[in-house]
Amino acid sequence: MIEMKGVSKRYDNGVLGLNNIDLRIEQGEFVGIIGLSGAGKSTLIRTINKMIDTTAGELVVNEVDVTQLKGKSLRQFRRQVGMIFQGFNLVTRAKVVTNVLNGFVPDLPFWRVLLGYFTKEEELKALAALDRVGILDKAFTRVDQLSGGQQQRVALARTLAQNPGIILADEPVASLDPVTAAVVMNDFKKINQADNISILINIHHVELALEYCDRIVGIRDGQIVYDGPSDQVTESILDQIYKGQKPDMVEEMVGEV
Ligand SMILES: Nc1ncnc2c1ncn2[C@@H]1O[C@H](COP(=O)(O)OP(=O)(O)OP(=O)(O)O)[C@@H](O)[C@H]1O
Repeated sequence: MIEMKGVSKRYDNGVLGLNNIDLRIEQGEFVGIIGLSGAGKSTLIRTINKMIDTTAGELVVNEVDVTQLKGKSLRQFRRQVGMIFQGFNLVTRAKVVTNVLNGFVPDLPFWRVLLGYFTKEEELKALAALDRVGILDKAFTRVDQLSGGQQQRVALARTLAQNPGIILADEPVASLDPVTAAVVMNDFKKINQADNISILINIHHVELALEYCDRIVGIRDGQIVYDGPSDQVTESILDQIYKGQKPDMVEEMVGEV
């Protein structure tokens, strides 16, 4: 469970990225975080694994007080929380399976990193994760020979191989075409349902969020202005979240492709 009580983040330049957030997410929820650019979506997601420090409030994840974590305990905590970024963060000149195996590196002794030595068990875990996301046949292909959607699946496989309880995804489909974006969202959905992994996704494209996520958290100026089921999000709620500006819709993207 993720629980925030009165969480705020004030950046060093004085900007209030998060303003008194109360949020509780149970294990296995699939949550889409939406809002205008600069609303605080990335800040929210990045406080959960302490990539960004909060400046006020309580943040407890699986009974761990995240605000107090540092050093070894922070590294241990982060193993339970997978993070996926828009740019995939892959070594594009390396093979797919090597990228998935790289996910194990933070836990390995230095000599194994140096030799690139992985156990049979780790290799099997990596291959099983690639199988889960449907790209086992690409295991020995170089990442730079894959499409954007396939690369995002490699990133997902790398995270899955770590057996996380939570996946935080920061704009994972922003650089993908609409069809591929839907496929990747569907991957997240399947994994959420099959493994009961909590998934929090920052997403610009409202239609995708409404279609695939079960719960929507709408952020405006660092505050939550909607928190509820995706099928109860109305036009007027969207107006409130987006200050009456039109959010990114998939049709617009289709028009651009
Ligand atoms: N490192 C930083 N230093 C100072 N201000 C920051 C920093 N990072 C973000 N901010 C500010 O905090 C606010 C929230 O930013 P955040 O990146 O969380 O928004 P976002 O909703 O994720 O936006 P986008 O959709 O454009 O990624 C913005 O006003 C932003 O300018």
